Amino acid sequence: MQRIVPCPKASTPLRPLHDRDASRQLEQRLAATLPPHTLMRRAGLAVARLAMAWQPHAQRIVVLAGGGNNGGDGLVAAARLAQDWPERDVAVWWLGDPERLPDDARWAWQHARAANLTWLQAAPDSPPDLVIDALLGLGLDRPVQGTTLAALRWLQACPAPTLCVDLPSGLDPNTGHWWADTPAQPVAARATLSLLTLKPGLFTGLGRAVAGETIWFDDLGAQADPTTAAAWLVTSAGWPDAAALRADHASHKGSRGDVLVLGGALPAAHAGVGMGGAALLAARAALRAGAGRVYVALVGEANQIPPWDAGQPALMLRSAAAALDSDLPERATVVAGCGGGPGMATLLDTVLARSPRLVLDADALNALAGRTDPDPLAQRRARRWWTVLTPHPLEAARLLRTDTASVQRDRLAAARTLAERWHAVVVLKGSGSVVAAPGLTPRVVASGSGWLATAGSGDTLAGLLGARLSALPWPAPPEDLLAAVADTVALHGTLPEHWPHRWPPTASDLLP
Ligand SMILES: NC(=O)C1=CN([C@@H]2O[C@H](COP(=O)(O)OP(=O)(O)OC[C@H]3O[C@@H](n4cnc5c(N)ncnc54)[C@H](O)[C@@H]3O)[C@@H](O)[C@H]2O)[C@@H](O)CC1
Repeated sequence: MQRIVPCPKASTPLRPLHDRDASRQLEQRLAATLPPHTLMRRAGLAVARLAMAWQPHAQRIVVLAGGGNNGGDGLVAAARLAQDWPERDVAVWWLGDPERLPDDARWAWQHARAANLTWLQAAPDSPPDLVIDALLGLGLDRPVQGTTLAALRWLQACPAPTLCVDLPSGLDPNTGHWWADTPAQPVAARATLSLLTLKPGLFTGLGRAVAGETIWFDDLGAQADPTTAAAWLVTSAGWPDAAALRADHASHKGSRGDVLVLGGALPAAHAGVGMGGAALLAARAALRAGAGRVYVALVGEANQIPPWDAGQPALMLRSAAAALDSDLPERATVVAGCGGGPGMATLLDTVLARSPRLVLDADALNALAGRTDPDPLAQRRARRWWTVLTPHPLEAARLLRTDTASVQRDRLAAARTLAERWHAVVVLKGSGSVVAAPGLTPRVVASGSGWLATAGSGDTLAGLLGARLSALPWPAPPEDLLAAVADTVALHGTLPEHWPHRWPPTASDLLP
């Protein structure tokens, strides 16, 4: 059994994420090679052991079990707990119908009936010390209904720590969509033990919010085929390597890569609304991440441009017009959009046509979404130029001409579609950011927290991406570009880990 740590100290390899169909195929293949019920026996044992390791002092344990094989895992765990920890009071609230049980679940039910368990007909009168959630697992693909919904309502509101078997009940394994008409966020501490495979829905959409702080994984002895993975999970960021930068004695500022941040509409340029801070945040992040020279091109008249950034005087400020009148668009990695306002629409053509390394964020994405020509990025693809799009769900919805709910409903599919549609590497931001590139298996980033949901956080990410792209050897295979972008998103997700206070950080607090 392994613990999946979103931000480990040491570098960890990518992990494959398998969806419902791939997990079921693996289960069937493996079950055919083993004596009957072996997998369920292993699953129940793993659940019982983890329950006692996680909540060793729990005396009263309630196992909430559904009528499918997920419930079967719970029944085996209940019997095992009663057998191996006889001093505990183990009760089962089972919602199955003996007439309609799958084979494994029938065996588990008969096995559990022979054990020393209390059988509940309804929710317990008072909260136990521990709940084991085995109501719904891989089989859920439609809205939860009937008595199962009533039980799920109790589960979500129960103040007892809860160990979820395979998946939290109510969560879609493929997408992290929440299938129930009840709040997704549980009130109590949670852990989830994913069985056989790790599922994408645990790490994106509502997965992180519902599954709890700790996700455990037991492969039950299976070797999942990585070529059938729906996505790869990124749990560590190996960049930037400050020690390597320091040790490179022969380097100079020109060899570290240049970044041009284009955005930050000044109040006079944008009907009294100033967004200069967004560009400065992006630029400061790029500098801190190791870019040799960082230029900030603000959208406004030359005489309105502040002479310097007092917080980071190493930044070089100028007007957008002056920057575009130089060779910077060709020479530097361009990060366009951060606070650029509607003025980005007139600047977009220039960077699309001139900048081989380009990150489009915020208002640049809105400008792109507003284009009526069929394929504004076709030329870039033909030249194998790099384009990275960093939409949050609303910007993604504009680019896809749909609504935010549809994007969030299946974030992996939305990111994949965007990547194909725009011939770009796409970072669909949000809980469990998805990084997709045309023709490649997408990556889901495990790091991040609610502290990143603050103004300016996306600008910081855009700046980090600018620095990362400027440091990447050119040309690079598409796989390397995807990996570099995912690595940077993972790094951004780890920034809140270093914040020492109990009040939440601002985006500038989180600058690397
Ligand atoms: N068969 C085996 O040997 C193994 C099974 N495993 C477990 O089996 C699970 C999958 O089992 P199943 O395919 O039976 O699926 P589930 O047990 O997840 O769900 C099926 C049950 O839920 C009910 N249900 C489904 N959708 C519902 C809805 N919207 N509202 C109300 N009730 C609903 C169905 O009527 C059925 O009783 C995995 O998640 C895992 O926990 C794994 O442990 C691996 C081994």
